[in-house]
Amino acid sequence: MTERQLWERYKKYLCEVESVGLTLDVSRMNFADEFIEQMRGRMEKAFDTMETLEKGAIANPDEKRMVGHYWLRAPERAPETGLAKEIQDTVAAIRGFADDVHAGRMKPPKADRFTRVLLVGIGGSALGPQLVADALGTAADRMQVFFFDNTDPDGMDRVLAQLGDRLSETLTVVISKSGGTKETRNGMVEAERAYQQKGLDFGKHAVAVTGGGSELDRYAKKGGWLRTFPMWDWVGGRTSVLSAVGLLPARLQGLDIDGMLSGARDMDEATRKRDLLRNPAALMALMWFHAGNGRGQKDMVILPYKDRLMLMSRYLQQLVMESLGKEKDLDGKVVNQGIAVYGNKGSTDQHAYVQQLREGVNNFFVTFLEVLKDRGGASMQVEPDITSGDYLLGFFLGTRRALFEKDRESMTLTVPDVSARTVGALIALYERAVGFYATLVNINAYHQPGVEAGKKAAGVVLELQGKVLAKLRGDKAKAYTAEELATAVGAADEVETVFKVLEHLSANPDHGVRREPGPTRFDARFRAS
Ligand SMILES: O=P(O)(O)OC[C@H]1O[C@](O)(CO)[C@@H](O)[C@@H]1O
Repeated sequence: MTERQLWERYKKYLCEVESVGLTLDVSRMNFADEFIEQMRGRMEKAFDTMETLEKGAIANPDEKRMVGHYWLRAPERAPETGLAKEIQDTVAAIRGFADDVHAGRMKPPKADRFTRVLLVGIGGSALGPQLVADALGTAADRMQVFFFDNTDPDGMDRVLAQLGDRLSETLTVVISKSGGTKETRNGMVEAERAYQQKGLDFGKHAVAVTGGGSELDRYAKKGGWLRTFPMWDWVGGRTSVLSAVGLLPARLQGLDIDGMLSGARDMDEATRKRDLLRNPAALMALMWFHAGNGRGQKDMVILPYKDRLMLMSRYLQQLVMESLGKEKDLDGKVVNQGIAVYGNKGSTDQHAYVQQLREGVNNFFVTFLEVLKDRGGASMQVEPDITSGDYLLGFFLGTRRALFEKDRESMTLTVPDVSARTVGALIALYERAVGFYATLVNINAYHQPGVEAGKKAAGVVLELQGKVLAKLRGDKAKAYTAEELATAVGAADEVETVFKVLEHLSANPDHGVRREPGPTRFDARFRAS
């Protein structure tokens, strides 16, 4: 295709959402003109499914739950007036709470104000807040936000070191929908101890966002925490950023949560339209289908040409892969669906993996995210009449062309700026595209049965560790090899796990396990001291 023909195709397929100033350009995806028409029937079904979902159907059949993230930004659409009121009351409570914190009416016992937020959460209870904080944060924010998003001890130490003596001014927000996620529980317990070590009362610094009656909810009540905000079972973790999960930290940071909600709301309105060429969520879902033959055969590379959107790929990794990566379809047939998502940011990636994109295995399609506004205010000239932002555009267009020349497909989302409204709109756009695509390939986008297996297996490892420690401590005179110990605890077949547990135990001072080297790594002996 010549550049001139591409220009015509660009004009023909450019999809615009005027209310948020967003465009989606799919002209560099190699679909045939008939493709859209051929998919119309399937898309009609996707619209119907979405419509019943928005009306409150049990859209997550095996968990028997409604799926209501769209009501968060349009409470009047909730199927029950009680729900609409809960949504509105929660947003009002978030505003009121944040105002009290900012004004010092809600203050820590040993400092004048809360100036920092420590958010403890994982998966959907951290990725959305991280995206928003990074995309919209400035040096003038009311509060600075830090994260514990793992059970990595060193990771937590690094964050605590950054907080230092400011822990006395830190409000900890523990977020868990289920209220029982171990990584988050561990983060909370470690945070609590850090406060105690500084002579601070954790409960007077702590807020929870969780489901009513959850383990976390009960813990917060028992500890006399400042406040608990609700997390409803009809909001999935990966679509929770516009519930208290994302709105509370954003508002504490001083961000424009109304803008985020209104951007999402406007995008929802635009993506309810059944005109396939005017609906960016429908068009995007169709492009995903086209690129990977409805089988996820091509990976989704997310390339934002804006540092502030760098976390989009991590956020979308959960949204897309946890939603679409499914073994079985809705009829119980094994389909092993999914689309792999990765990315970082342009132009930086030009100097990393773009080499493979252009010349290596052609198993991907790129989504470029373009932001028209370079920065707040004017830019200096790095060369005569050329700014750094001009270069950024040049690199984006250059990479796009270089990929196209080599038959690598791409689409481009363009937004005027990175603002609360555009971030809200992008979130809503991808949420709906994922929902549409799920219907196109006949899967349940709203459950995650696969993650349970890993959680259960982790529990088994810790149980085995308990047995290993009991055995070692019961016979301190004896040093065991991993093989001997596995047999002694009645888990001969689990010898590799026992070996890994022993290597970890002996590498750390916590459990008093010592390692005595042997002729090979596998002959090493372990004893309790
Ligand atoms: O908010 P929770 O219940 O702690 O869950 C955190 C994350 O864990 C998952 O359930 C997966 O393990 C995600 O779906 C979720 O976002």
